[in-house]
Amino acid sequence: MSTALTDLLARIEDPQTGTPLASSERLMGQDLRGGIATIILAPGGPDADDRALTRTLESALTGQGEIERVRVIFEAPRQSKPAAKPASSTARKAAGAKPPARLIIAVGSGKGGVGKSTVAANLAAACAKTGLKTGFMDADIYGPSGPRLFGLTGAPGLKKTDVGIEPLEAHGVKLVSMGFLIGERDPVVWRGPMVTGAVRQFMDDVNWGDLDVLIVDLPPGTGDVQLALAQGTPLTGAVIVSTPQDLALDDAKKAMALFDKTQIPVLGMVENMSFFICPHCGEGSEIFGRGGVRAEAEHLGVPFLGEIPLHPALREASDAGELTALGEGPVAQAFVRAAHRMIEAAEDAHRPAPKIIFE
Ligand SMILES: Nc1ncnc2c1ncn2[C@@H]1O[C@H](COP(=O)(O)OP(=O)(O)OP(=O)(O)O)[C@@H](O)[C@H]1O
Repeated sequence: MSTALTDLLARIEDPQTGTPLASSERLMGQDLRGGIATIILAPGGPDADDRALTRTLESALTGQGEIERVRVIFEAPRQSKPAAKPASSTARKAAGAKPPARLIIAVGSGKGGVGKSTVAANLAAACAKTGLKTGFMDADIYGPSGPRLFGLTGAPGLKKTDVGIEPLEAHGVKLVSMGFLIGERDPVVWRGPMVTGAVRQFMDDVNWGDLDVLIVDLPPGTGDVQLALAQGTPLTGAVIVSTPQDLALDDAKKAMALFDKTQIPVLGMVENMSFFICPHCGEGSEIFGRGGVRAEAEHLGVPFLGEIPLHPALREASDAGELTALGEGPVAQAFVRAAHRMIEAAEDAHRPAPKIIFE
């Protein structure tokens, strides 16, 4: 979560309650990256002028610090009768719907900018490298980076055929992305149900073929959007990406609590930007305090999947649409090892618990 954005939202009043928006219950999510501030709000009720609030936010935030554009998303109004429960994996199976992959793994993070999408895409590439039929679903509405990471920026949008929406394919991975629908820097305002609807369509209507594993890149954070996505998807489990600093870890713990609440097994934690590898001498230095995520995973009793070093070549490759995991070297090996442990944990979670028979 961006502290700068939080500070700005603390200065804007929620017109309905008079409380600062930063601490208002209506604030469901916020994010600031690439000059775009995204604010997700619960709707203000029948008398609320949500358009006026959008305008207030746009004029108060645009031009502040690094903010170039403001996207305000209003969640769907709460329904008075209980909403139909999203289909769980079991319910879908009972209804005859085939999940798109044997293992469906969400990659989440407590806060943005920790390298979640980079890690998710490279875990997918590492799975493909080991021969698994792999898909990647970019469900990050705040900043869909799938097209860039897979070198598909500017690729034509998704096409629908008789057998469903056709995913694009790059580096041996089948891919769909919110970016193909909303564009990487597009300030389109999406309402909650449209977002969850698009994700369900990605799950149900894409001609994925027979995948072994589908990696789902979730939006960062722990708002209602994440909850809806997590609940509406037949997930095998979730992987949490964090950097080692305490602040990032605190948010990672919130993400874990969210998955716990929705009974989605946490398959493990990945420490990204664990230590710096000097591109000149190859020497490592532990600038962020390496090991924080490993210690936290041990403390919480979840598998530690591995540490990914901070390496300028990884950022350059990601910007150029190349996936480091497919190459050689220590960073590629770190991704392959983490993917291997992730798949092991997912297979364990997927296996039905043994029945205890009393004679
Ligand atoms: N281990 C790493 N070494 C060097 N650069 C990295 C590393 N991990 C991520 N980055 C860079 O950090 C930036 C943020 O990464 P990324 O977009 O994956 O973060 P994120 O948490 O997924 O944010 P978003 O939710 O916007 O996708 C990118 O420029 C990426 O190339």
